[in-house]
Amino acid sequence: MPSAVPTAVSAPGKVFLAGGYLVLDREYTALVFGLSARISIVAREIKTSLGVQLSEIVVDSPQFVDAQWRYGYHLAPDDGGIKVTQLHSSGNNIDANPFVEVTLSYALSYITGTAFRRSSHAFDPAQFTILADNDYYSQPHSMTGNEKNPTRFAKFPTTLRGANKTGLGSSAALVTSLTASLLTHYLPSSDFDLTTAEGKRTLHNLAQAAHCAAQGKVGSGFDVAAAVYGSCRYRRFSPSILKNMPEAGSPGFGPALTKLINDTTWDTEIIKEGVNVPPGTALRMCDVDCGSQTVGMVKKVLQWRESNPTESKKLWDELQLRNVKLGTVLSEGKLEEIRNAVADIRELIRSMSTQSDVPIEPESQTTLLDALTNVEGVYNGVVPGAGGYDAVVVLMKDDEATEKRVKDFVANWSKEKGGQVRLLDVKGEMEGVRKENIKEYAGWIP
Ligand SMILES: Nc1ncnc2c1ncn2[C@@H]1O[C@H](COP(=O)(O)OP(=O)(O)OP(=O)(O)O)[C@@H](O)[C@H]1O
Ligand SMILES: C[C@@](O)(CCOP(=O)(O)O)CC(=O)O
Repeated sequence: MPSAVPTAVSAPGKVFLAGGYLVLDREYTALVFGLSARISIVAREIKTSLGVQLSEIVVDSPQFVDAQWRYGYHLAPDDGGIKVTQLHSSGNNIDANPFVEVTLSYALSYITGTAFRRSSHAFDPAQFTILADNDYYSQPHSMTGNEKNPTRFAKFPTTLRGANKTGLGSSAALVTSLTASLLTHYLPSSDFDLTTAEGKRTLHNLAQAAHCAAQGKVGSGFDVAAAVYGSCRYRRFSPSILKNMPEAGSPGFGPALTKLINDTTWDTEIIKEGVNVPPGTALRMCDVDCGSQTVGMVKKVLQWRESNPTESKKLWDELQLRNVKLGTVLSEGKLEEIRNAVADIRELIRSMSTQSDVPIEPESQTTLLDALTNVEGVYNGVVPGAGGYDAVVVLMKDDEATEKRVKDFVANWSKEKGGQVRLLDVKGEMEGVRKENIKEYAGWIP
């Protein structure tokens, strides 16, 4: 029986402090932090009037324009699992949302292949409402004063496609949170419980598989891992695990998915012990809006690595050591060593940039980070993840005076350099996916 009472879950965004590119190879690990910015999902039954048969799942994202997706679903022939189809009302041309659609087909197929197999069940109609914390998207420059962020879940005057992402991993947090919500809503807690290690393992495997299918490629999966487990040291799963998965809805997809998710060959490694920032220290992010494009960076770096196996191995191995060292400095609370530990990492990242000719830490970001490091209370910072022009992460003292100095600094910097650098409210946070109290969302659910 689906949950008769509304339920709420949330999953955090991510920031990649150390280990970008390296983590694509299982030989190396990454230091990933979960963020205080979360994507929440509220699940509710759709009550139908007596005699009305409805077979529909509605997913809506009320912060955006034209963001309600209605889906029909049916059992696909030849063990294809559950096929999900977007329903269109006449004259209503809503953009498809592949991340939502693929997540639905994966989660519903998994439920059908496991718990629903034991006793015949159908999916009762339900509505899943997505609420994303404000820092996932930049507020339009045209919005001023009180119009900006007046509330926890700001309304954006655009469609999702028109929204400007800040790079916190919205799709991974969404897929994880929606998967957790679907499993929690449709399954009794004896079959799925988010709070147990087993529940998290099922969720992780299912969300990784759905996220890879929706984005049409197999990345390292660090963003889904952070959404499920929060801050951690991450070693990726072998990409071969996802090889040979039939497309959702095609013959054999159902049993293949059940086997994949419950398979014990997942070799992801998540270590949470010792991954933290020292007390009184905050991991903060700045959104850098300079309009530069960074397409195909991963491909180009990997091509360089392949063509230069000896130099790249030396660099990768040394960078891994320095990344691990930073993790130790942070977990042992050695404040006075943070600046140099980060500087050592940045040195090799710049070397990687120059040698592969990819702007991982481009010159403009070097200037910004160096200047930020001179602000009192700031230890140092890096360009997160794949790098580029869009953001920087800063390790700094977690107090109001430092925050004010950094805010003043980036305001001046923006004026002088003509770009837009903004300190986001978001902070590094330890916890991954979790159940939420439904009362938190009172007033936000349409
Ligand atoms: N609030 C939301 N409501 C509905 N769908 C969302 C929402 N946020 C993200 N999505 C889905 O995720 C997609 C964005 O995923 P994409 O991988 O491009 O960005 P991202 O995960 O935020 O990127 P990055 O890894 O750089 O942070 C959207 O097109 C949409 O399908
Ligand atoms: C370059 C890479 O290691 C990190 C990309 O990080 P981000 O999407 O820029 O946050 C790719 C990956 O891990 O999938």
